[in-house]
Amino acid sequence: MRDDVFLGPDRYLAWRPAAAWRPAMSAGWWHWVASTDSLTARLIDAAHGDFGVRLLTQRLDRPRRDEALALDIPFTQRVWRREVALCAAGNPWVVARSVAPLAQLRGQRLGQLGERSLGSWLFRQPDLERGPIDVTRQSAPFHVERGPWGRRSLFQHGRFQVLVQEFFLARMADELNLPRR
Ligand SMILES: C=C(O[C@@H]1C=C(C(=O)O)C=C[C@H]1O)C(=O)O
Repeated sequence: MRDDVFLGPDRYLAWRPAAAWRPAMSAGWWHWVASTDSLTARLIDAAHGDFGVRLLTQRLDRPRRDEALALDIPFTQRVWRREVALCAAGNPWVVARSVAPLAQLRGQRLGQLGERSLGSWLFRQPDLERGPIDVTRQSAPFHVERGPWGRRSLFQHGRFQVLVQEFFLARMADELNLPRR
């Protein structure tokens, strides 16, 4: 499938376990894509502190079909959707889309996150569980900028779950002298 094919809400991104992409992925990108700690913390370090979260969208919505399948919810169930650009020196390096079933939101007040990183809240939850990392070579279907890799994982905290999808942009590869893939 060509990477630049626009994937409408009912199309599927081709996700595979991270290990399946290991042979095709450079060591430099594996360091970013397969890491299980906070991406925000890594970006702050790589950007020498000149980092910011730019809120693109935050609203109630329907999940994409691949999101509903990953969350194991009906396609018709409403979700909280948040899309951000994670920026270094004001330039987007990663675009992220997080989706959480509305029915499981109880007092997390995620709507008030604003320009604070979702990770700053997630990684403070003591019983946080993170599922395996899936990877795609397709670019973010919700953003105009292309990139070499996307990853997603499901975070669980009690009954609450959120699917976090992060798409690394070509600009990040250029500015960190990472290989194309
Ligand atoms: C999950 C994390 O939070 C990051 C920040 C996000 C946000 O602010 O919406 C979304 C996904 C992540 O890239 C992280 O830091 O690893």
